[in-house]
Amino acid sequence: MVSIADYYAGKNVLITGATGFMGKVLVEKLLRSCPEVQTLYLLVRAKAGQSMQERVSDMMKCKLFDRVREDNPDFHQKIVPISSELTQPALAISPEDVERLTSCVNIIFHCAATIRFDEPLKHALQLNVMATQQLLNLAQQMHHLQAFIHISTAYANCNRRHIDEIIYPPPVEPKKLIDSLEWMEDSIVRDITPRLIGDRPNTYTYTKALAECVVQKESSKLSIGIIRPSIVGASWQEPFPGWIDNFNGPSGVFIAAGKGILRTMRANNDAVADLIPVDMVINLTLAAGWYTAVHRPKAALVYNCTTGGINPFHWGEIEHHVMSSFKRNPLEQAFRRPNANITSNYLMNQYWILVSHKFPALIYDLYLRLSGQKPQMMRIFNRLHKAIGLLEYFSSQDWEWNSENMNMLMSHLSPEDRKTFNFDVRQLNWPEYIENYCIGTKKYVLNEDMSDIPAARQHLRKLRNIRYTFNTLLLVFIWRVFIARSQMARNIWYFVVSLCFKFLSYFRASSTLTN
Ligand SMILES: CCCCCCCC/C=C\CCCCCCCC(=O)SCCNC(=O)CCNC(=O)[C@H](O)C(C)(C)COP(=O)(O)OP(=O)(O)OC[C@H]1O[C@@H](n2cnc3c(N)ncnc32)[C@H](O)[C@@H]1OP(=O)(O)O
Ligand SMILES: NC(=O)C1=CN([C@@H]2O[C@H](COP(=O)(O)OP(=O)(O)OC[C@H]3O[C@@H](n4cnc5c(N)ncnc54)[C@H](OP(=O)(O)O)[C@@H]3O)[C@@H](O)[C@H]2O)C=CC1
Repeated sequence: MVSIADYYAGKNVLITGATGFMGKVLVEKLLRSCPEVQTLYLLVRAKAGQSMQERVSDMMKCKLFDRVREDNPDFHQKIVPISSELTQPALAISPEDVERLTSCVNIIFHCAATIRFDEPLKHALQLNVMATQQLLNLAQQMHHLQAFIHISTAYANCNRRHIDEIIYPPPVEPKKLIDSLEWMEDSIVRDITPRLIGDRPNTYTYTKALAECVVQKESSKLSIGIIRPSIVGASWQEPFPGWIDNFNGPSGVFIAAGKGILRTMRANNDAVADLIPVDMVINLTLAAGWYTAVHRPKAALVYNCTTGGINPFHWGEIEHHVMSSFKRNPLEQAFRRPNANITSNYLMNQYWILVSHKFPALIYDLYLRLSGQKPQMMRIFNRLHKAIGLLEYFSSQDWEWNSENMNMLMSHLSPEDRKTFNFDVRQLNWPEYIENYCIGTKKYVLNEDMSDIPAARQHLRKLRNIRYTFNTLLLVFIWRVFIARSQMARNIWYFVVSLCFKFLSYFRASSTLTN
């Protein structure tokens, strides 16, 4: 049977969300491991004052593409950006571009989405559901399309404990919801959102579930694969270990803990932390594209792309390894020494928020005010609390995913493809992965230099000394106040001092005798 790289040779591939975290890794891997691929058409929008061409050429300059650049300095010739705003009618693709795409595209990878948990429902619906429908409409006009691969999330059905590789009935008929929200004012939609999303935690998981149904509806007309990754983390091996470029999901939490800002978070020590490296997700995605096109399964195949059932690792273990990794490789200019603890106890967490977040923030802001600077720590903590408040739902419980299709797919790969497009999560060594992940956040998210580690360690020692001095002064102060006010405290103090004195005299006397 044709190998994965041979299948992609000469193919025209359409990718949405190519400027995002996963999209970039997909583009890189396709160019590197399938060098004979014909053209990658990327649907991109202009953003933040940059044209889509500028954005794509900036993306190609990124370190992620170093290995591709080495192999083929002209790789950019294979990339064709197509201007598209997915929330606009017909995806705002020009008629000429539609013509071009419909005549040549062989496979589509739909990665674009809003992954914000607090996205207003209307916007999440527009991008995650309506844009998906429009892309499916475009796909049906394509004359040579062989596969449509939709990236969903393992949490689309997080209102269930056990999740099979099937598409569950939608909470509401997507078309009906779209029609009824169309005429409503934003404020009304905001008010009814909690009722609509029901037992799902946010608009993201809700709209991703609806998107799956929209995709499934077209499965009689198109060959479809749906990938459901769990929490996508830094790369495991490719193109190099630890690559990550954003604060989403656990990355922001790791960084906040490494900077010594985050000291407490609600999470269940014993719950499975279903992280999966981005390179494994992309390898599976490309393999699923190949399988869908070559085997043309009758129904849409869903791939739960998770680690928990096969190679489980828990939040308690993550905490331990993240903390020890940041102690070995500290981040620059930490606010305090890294020491974050997770707890599932609400009251305990609130207590530590008060003592370890709000109190130090207050003192630091006071110091900033007194030295004529703008206070900022409380603001940072408020934002952090908002972010982790949205993540706690996922770190406080665990789910069981069936991953038969992932195993089936692996069994269809040749030994060579199994190496090149490796998604065998049994091979993950978690402590090593977490170490590289933390180093990755330092190098690629914060752009810190590894040569600064000795200075960062020195800074942590300074923070430790400040803490010791502060604690000692605090203790002495409290004690002084106590002694001044209470006769009992004075009596205890004199008793302890005289006891120490007696012990000292005894040891001195006994040491003179032995000499
Ligand atoms: C010691 C370790 C202990 C272990 C415990 C680990 C716990 C980890 C727990 C559980 C992870 C589970 C996750 C489940 C995943 C499901 C899977 C998926 O399918 S999709 C992917 C998930 N999607 C998201 O992660 C979007 C989350 N982000 C948002 O919804 C928004 O960004 C939000 C509400 C957090 C903030 O929104 P705004 O409008 O206030 O601000 P804005 O512009 O987005 O960001 C403001 C600043 O905060 C940083 N930031 C963003 N997210 C952060 C975060 N999670 N932590 C820290 N900083 C973050 C940003 O980079 C930005 O920084 P600047 O101002 O540019 O310097
Ligand atoms: N990250 C994770 O942990 C997980 C992600 N997923 C899924 O994987 C997919 C990719 O996620 P990830 O790469 O992390 O997300 P990112 O937020 O990094 O990327 C989102 C992409 O979608 C594009 N996009 C957003 N809005 C529009 C728009 N209106 N028009 C055109 N393009 C748009 C963005 O383009 P622009 O640069 O212009 O904003 C960007 O390229 C998503 O479908 C997500 O649901 C699933 C499980 C976990």
